[in-house]
Amino acid sequence: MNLKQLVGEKAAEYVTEGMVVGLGTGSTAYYMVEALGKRVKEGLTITGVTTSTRTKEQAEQLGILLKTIDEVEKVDVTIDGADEIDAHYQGVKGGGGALLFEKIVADYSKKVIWIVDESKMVETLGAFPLPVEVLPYGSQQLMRIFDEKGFQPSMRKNETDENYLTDGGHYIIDLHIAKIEDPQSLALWLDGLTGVMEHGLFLDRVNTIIVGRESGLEIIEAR
Ligand SMILES: O=C[C@H](O)[C@H](O)[C@H](O)COP(=O)(O)O
Repeated sequence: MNLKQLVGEKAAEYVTEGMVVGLGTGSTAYYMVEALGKRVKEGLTITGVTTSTRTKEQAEQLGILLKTIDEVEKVDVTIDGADEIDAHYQGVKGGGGALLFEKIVADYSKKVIWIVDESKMVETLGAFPLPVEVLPYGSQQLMRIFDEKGFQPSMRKNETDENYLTDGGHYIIDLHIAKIEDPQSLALWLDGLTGVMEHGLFLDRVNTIIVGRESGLEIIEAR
């Protein structure tokens, strides 16, 4: 079995009857949504809150009852993938472009679970380009600011080489920083830039990490 499927199916076991479940985005979260869909067909009743159009379409096809984040009071548990997780369990997300909605849903969740294969576990963040979601208006000015900082920014493109558009109607600038020594300071700096809608640094946000290793599953209680 592939490791993404292994962790996706394991994470679905954390969901119990009646829960409101945040449904993440990406190739790992895909398997978790499939596993939940199977349990729903077998009689489990849950309410899903999706983090992207992609996941919404998948969940709808599986017959999972959905509500928006504004229609629920709280989310019991959110299960999502990650692009990198460091030794302090800080993460980078947004490789699939869903970071803004993912962070909003995570913020209103009682518990957050990340599901990853072992390749995502790193000592220091940065090898994976850091996604920054920006308003199109003024985005070239932000490109300049990032460039001056030495962050080697690249505007994310879609298959037809136009600027990639997020579900929120924004662009994504990927920063190539190589080693993010101080994620907290970087996050604060990005938070302070006008036109930055959100960034992919997810700090102090995960409770449980399920890592799929060739040697088996590792479950980390991060906080
Ligand atoms: O925007 C996408 C999300 O943050 C994903 O959770 C992240 O990119 C990991 O995706 P995958 O499981 O496909 O590696």
